[in-house]
Amino acid sequence: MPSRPMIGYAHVTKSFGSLRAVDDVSLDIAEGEFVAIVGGSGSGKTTLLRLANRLIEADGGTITVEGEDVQNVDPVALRRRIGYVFQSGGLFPHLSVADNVGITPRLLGEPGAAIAARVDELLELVQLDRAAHRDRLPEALSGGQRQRVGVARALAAKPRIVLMDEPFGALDPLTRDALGDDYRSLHRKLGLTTVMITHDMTEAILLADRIAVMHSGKLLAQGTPAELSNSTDAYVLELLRTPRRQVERLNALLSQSGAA
Ligand SMILES: Nc1ncnc2c1ncn2[C@@H]1O[C@H](COP(=O)(O)OP(=O)(O)OP(=O)(O)O)[C@@H](O)[C@H]1O
Repeated sequence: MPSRPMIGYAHVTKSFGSLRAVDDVSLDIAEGEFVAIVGGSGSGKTTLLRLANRLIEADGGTITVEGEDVQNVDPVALRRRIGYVFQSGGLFPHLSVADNVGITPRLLGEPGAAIAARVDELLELVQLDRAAHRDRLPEALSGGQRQRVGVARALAAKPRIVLMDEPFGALDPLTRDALGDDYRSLHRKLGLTTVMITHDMTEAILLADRIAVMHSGKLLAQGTPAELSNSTDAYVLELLRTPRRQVERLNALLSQSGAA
C-alpha cells in the first residue's frame, strides 16, 4: 500500500438517528485498485460509498481523496473528480443517450463540438454502437445497455476514481458477466481506482483485487479473495460458502457429463 491512498477512510462514523449506519470504519484504497464492498442489505455499503463524494456527510473520522480531506473540497468539484454509477443507471429518462452522457461536459461549459466528440469517444469506450444508440431515450435500451450508458456518463469528466453502487445487480447473469469483464478492462486501460458495491461474493471474487466485508455498519474483514478465504470469521465464511458450493456443484456436474 503506498503512503498516500487514493481514498482513505479513518475511523469514519455516520448515524441516522439512533442507527449507526457506518461504525468506526478505517479503509485505504490504493491508486489503481479495484475494491469490492460486500455485505448484506442495510450493512452500510451505500452510506460508506457516498461518504467519499459527500453525497452523505460523516459525523466523525476523516475521509481523504487523493490526499485531501474531503471536508476541505467543494462537494461539486469533488463529484467531478469521482465518477458515480447508480444501481439502475440513474439516467435522465427524458434525455437521449448522447445528452445523458454529455451532461457533465455541458455543465462544465465545454463547446458543443467538443461534447459531441467526447460522447462518441465514451460510447465507443463502453462498446455501444454510436449510430444505433446516440439518439435513443433510456426507455428504448436494454438494462445492460443502460448500465453501459451509466458507465460512459460516469467517465465523462475523466475522473480518476469511480464509485459503483451495485451496477450490475439487476442484470441477467450473462449480461452481468460481460459488463463486469468489460468494466474491469476499462478500469485497467484507464488506470482508474474503482470501488464497487455488490451483494454477490462470486462477482466480487472475479472482479476485485480486494474485498471489504461490511456487517452492521462495521468493516468486518478486508483482503484479497485468497486472504479472505483463510478468514476464520463466521460471517465471512458464510459469504464464501455460496461461491464454494457453486464451484463444487459445477465441478461435480461437469465431471459427470464429461464422458457424454
Ligand atoms: N437517509 C437515511 N435516513 C435514515 N436511515 C438511513 C438513511 N440511509 C440509510 N439509512 C439506514 O442506514 C443503514 C445502512 O444503509 P445503507 O443503504 O448504507 O446499506 P446497504 O448495505 O447499502 O444496503 P442495501 O444493500 O440494501 O442497499 C440501513 O439500516 C438504512 O435503513
